Amino acid sequence: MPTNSSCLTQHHWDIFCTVVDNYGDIGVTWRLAKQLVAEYNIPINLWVDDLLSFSHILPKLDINKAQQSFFGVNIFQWNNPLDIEFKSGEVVIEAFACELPSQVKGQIEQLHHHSDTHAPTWLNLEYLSAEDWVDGCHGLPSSQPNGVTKWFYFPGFSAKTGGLICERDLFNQRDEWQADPKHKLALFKQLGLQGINAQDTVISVFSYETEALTALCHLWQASPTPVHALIPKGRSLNSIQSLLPCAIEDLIPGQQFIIGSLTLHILPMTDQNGFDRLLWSCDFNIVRGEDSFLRAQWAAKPFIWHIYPQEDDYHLVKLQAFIQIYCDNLAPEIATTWSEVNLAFNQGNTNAVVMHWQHLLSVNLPLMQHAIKWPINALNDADLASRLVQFVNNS
Ligand SMILES: Cc1cn([C@H]2C[C@H](O)[C@@H](COP(=O)(O)OP(=O)(O)O[C@H]3O[C@@H](C)[C@H](O)[C@@H](O)[C@H]3O)O2)c(=O)[nH]c1=O
Repeated sequence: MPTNSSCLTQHHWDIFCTVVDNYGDIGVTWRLAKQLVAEYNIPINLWVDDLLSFSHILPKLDINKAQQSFFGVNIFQWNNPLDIEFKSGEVVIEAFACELPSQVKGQIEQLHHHSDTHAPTWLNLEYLSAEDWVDGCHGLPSSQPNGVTKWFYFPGFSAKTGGLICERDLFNQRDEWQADPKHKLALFKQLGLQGINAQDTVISVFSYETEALTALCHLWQASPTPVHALIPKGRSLNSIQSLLPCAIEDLIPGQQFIIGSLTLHILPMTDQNGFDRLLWSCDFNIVRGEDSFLRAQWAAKPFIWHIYPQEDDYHLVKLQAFIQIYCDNLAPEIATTWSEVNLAFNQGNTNAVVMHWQHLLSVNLPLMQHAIKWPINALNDADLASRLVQFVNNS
């Protein structure tokens, strides 16, 4: 059995991630792992069950390697049962209620019963939600059948929650980038995108399937000024197949299709830093899930959030909760327009999305100003990693 080289440290943290679907589970855990290493100097072992999905957002990852390291994070292929020796450190995080391997649970139990001082803190990192109940559930202990306490760590927007993932220097880097339009034009060139002028409207699209996107593309086709939609290979393309001259599988990043005023650009997927730069460079971002949703907020640009669909339309409750806090101090006309666009997009309501998008254009300036102010309000003084480190120190 290969050994986990970082097992020699006692203060490392282990993060376990099961990729359910898409890139959100690995996107969040990978981002947190990088930040804990870079800003807190904590040795991190990230255990991931699906390296192929991971490689889409970390193209340098070797999917055949059992162990490798990037940005100082030790990445392990998580097979069940574990085929790499596990030695716990200071913290074990199970992301999004994934089931820890029995060896790991066994070791946590043994350490708790035999040497309380060296027993790791066991946390479940939950999904992000702006709903009120999160305040009351964040940080609750839960006694497990093995007698060990597991803590529930809820990210969130209020001071009572676990906070939002945001790197310490991110806003400075963003501001430097956005201060000079040469940066965005250089990025577009580097991505192989052609024909984008500095004053054209550029929209990034990273959504799930929805007829609302098809309707918006038809609207952009007839725009009086050029519109560029930048779409990575993935699920959004299923909604615009009718606009493409070939099958989605045959599309190649860098290809572009001109349809009236609209140019559709097919993008490669990049690493997370590249994705941030893309969001910083566009006039408007359509994002989804959990992590790109936050990154669009940190980009300080207007956005539509295509929320991950849940049973019984529960995602619409979560969407409303976010709309309420995002629009809290927006003028009513702007708040209504922005929320209606988001609702229509999520409900696949083609007429409504087109109508409200047109209103959105008329409130673009105040919406832009709000997007610039919002990140500081949303962070509520402390980001997730700093609250998490504090939480562990206090637990
Ligand atoms: C397009 C693109 C994305 N990314 C990253 C950004 C994010 O970290 C990640 C995308 O994650 P999300 O935005 O959260 O969307 P997602 O739809 O991929 O993930 C979803 O997965 C489900 C299982 C969860 O239940 C959802 O809540 C959600 O997290 O991909 C890149 O790094 N490069 C790229 O080029």
